[in-house]
Amino acid sequence: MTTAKPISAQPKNILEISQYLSNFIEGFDLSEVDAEYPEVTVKQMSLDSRAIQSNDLFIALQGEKSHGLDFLESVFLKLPGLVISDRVLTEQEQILLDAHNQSHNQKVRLWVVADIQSQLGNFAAWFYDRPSQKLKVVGITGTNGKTSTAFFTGQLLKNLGHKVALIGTLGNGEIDNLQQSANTTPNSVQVQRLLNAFVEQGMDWVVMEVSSHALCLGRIQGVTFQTVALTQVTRDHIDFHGTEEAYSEAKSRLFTEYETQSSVLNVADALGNKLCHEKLQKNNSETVWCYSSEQLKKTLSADYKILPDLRCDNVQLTQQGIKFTPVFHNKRLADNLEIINLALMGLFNLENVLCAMSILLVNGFSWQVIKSKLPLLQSVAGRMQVLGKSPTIILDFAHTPDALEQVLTAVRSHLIDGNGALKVVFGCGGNRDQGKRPLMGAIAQSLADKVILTSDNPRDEAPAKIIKEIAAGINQSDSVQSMVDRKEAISQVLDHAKEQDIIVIAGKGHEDYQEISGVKHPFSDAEVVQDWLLTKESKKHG
Ligand SMILES: CC(=O)N[C@H]1[C@@H](OP(=O)(O)OP(=O)(O)OC[C@H]2O[C@@H](n3ccc(=O)[nH]c3=O)[C@H](O)[C@@H]2O)O[C@H](CO)[C@@H](O)[C@@H]1O[C@H](C)C(=O)N[C@@H](C)C(=O)N[C@H](CCC(=O)O)C(=O)O
Ligand SMILES: Nc1ncnc2c1ncn2[C@@H]1O[C@H](COP(=O)(O)OP(=O)(O)OP(=O)(O)O)[C@@H](O)[C@H]1O
Ligand SMILES: N[C@H](CCC[C@H](N)C(=O)O)C(=O)O
Repeated sequence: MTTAKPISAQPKNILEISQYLSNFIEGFDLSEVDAEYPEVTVKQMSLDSRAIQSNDLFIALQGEKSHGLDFLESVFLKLPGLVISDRVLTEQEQILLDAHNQSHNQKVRLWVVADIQSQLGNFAAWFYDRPSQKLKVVGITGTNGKTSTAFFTGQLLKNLGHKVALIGTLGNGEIDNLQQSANTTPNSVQVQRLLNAFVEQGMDWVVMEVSSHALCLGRIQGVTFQTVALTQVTRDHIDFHGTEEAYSEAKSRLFTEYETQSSVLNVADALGNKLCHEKLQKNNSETVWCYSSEQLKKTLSADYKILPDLRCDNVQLTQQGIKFTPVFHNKRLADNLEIINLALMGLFNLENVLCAMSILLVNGFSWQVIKSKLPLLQSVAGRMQVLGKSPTIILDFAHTPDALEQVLTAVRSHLIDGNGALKVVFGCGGNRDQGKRPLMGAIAQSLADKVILTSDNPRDEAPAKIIKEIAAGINQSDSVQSMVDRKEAISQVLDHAKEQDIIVIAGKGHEDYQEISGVKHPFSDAEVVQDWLLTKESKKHG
C-alpha cells in the first residue's frame, strides 16, 4: 500500500493573515487594519523585493546595509498583495504609497508590525501550513563537516530509493539539482518557502545545514526536525559571535531549543560530549545516538565516559581511500570482521560518514541496507577533491584553523616517504575572524614544506594586510612566499612542482568568485588548475 503524499500549503487571504498576526504577534492591532478585507489571496512570501510577484507578501526589514522599504518602488510595480514593514514609513515612502494607490485599481495594503522579526519563522511556518511536519527534516550543525555530512546522508538516502532535498552551502533543491544561494542556511521565510516547495515536489527527506548565524538570527524558527546532528565545534566566526563560548553556545541551541525525534552527537567533540551527558541525564522521549571516530580507550577516558553507539576499529588510510570496521555498542556484529571501503580521502571524512550512518541508524534503517551503499559515497565538490596527479593537486574548502590542520595532516600521510613535498596555497577571508589568521599561518608552517599566502575573498579589507596577519604566525620566512594575486600564486606553485609533490589549494573549494569590495568577480581555483593542466598537456604534445 502506498501512502498519499502530503499536500502543499493552501494560499491565505488577507483576513486570515490579519487574524494570525493579531493573535500571535505583539503590537499588531487588528483595529488599525482597514475594515474592508477584499478577497485578495496572498500566494508567496519573501524578504527580497527581487523575488516578489503579483499578490505576494513582501516583508520589509532592516538589514545591515539597507531596509526593505528602500525597494518600495520596485515592489509596487509588481503589485504585491500585502507589504508588512517593521517600521513606519518615512514621509517620502508614504507619498510613494499614496501615489501608487491613487493611480491603480489594486491597492497595496501596508501594515506596520514592529515585532515581526522575532516571530518571522513561526509566521512563515503557519503561512506555508507547517511544511517541516510533512517531511523528515534533518538539521546538521558544526564548524566543519556540515556540507560533507549532509551530502553523505543525502547520498545514502537517495541510493536507498528516497527523494531527498538539501539546503546548504552548495545550494538548495533536490540533491542532484541544487540552485545556488547566498547563505548556508537561508533566512526564515526562505527556509519555510523552500520546505513547502519540497512538499510540492514530493520529497521524503530534507537534509539541511544549520549555521551558527542561522541559530542566532532565528532562521530555523518554526522548523520541526526528525533528527538533529552535530559534527564538531572548533574556532570560527568570532567576528560575529564575539567569543568561542558564545559561538559554541549558539551551536548548542539546535539541540536544546528545537523539537526533534532524535539527536546524533559526536562524543569525541567537547560540545557533543556535554550535550550527550545532559540529554542522557534528562532521559526524555527523544532518542540520543552517540558516535565517535576515536579509539575506545580515549572515548572511555575520565572526560568522556560515554560508550558510543557507533565507533570504528581497524582504520586504515590507503591511496584508494579509507578502510574501517564498524563497532556498534562496543560489539561487532556476527559478520562484523568485514572491512568497509570508502572511496574518500582524509580521516575527518570517516567522522562525517559515521555521523551520516548514525542519522540513518537512529531512524530505523538497518545496518545491512546501509552498508551496501557505503562504497558508493562520493566526495563533495571542493572538499578533498583531487584535480590532478603528478603532481597531486587537491582542492579543499578548509578555511578554519582546525580544517586546515586536518587536511594537511591527512594529506601528509599520503606523501611517499622521502620523496616529494607538501605545498599549500591559501589566504583568509576579509571581514571575518582576524584571530584565526596567525593560527592558520602557524599550522601551515608546521605541516607543509612550502606555504604560499594569497587572497581569499578580501571583501572590504586590504589583501596585503590580511596576508601580513597570517604571516605573523609564521617564524621561518624561507619556506613562505606571498602573492596577492590568487591565480598567479596557484600557477607559480604548480609551475615549480615536482611530480611527487602534493599541492593543497585551500579555502575556496567550490566557490566560483573572488569577493572584493562588495563585488563577486568570477574566479575558480578549479578552473585555474584545469587551465594549467591543459597548457601542460598541450606543451607536451606541441
Ligand atoms: C550578516 C548577514 O547575515 N547578512 C544577511 C542579511 O543581509 P543584510 O542584513 O546585509 O541585508 P541588506 O542587504 O541590508 O538588505 C536588507 C533587506 O532588504 C532586502 N533587499 C535587499 C536588496 C534588494 O534588492 N531587495 C531587497 O528586498 C533584503 O532581502 C533584506 O531583507 O540578509 C541577507 C538576505 O537574507 C543575507 O543573504 C545576508 O547574508 C550575507 C550574504 C552573509 O554573508 N552572511 C553570512 C555572515 C552568513 O550568514 N553566513 C552563514 C554561514 C556560516 C558558516 O559557514 O558556518 C550562513 O548561514 O550563510
Ligand atoms: N569532520 C571534520 N572535521 C574537521 N574538518 C573537517 C571535517 N569535515 C570537513 N572538514 C574540513 O572542513 C572543510 C569544509 O567542510 P564542509 O564543507 O563539509 O564543512 P561545513 O561545515 O559545511 O563548512 P562551511 O560552514 O564553512 O560551509 C573541508 O574542506 C575540510 O577541510
Ligand atoms: N561560510 C563561510 C565560508 C568562508 C569561505 C572563505 N573562502 C572565506 O571567504 O572566508 C563564511 O562565509 O564565513
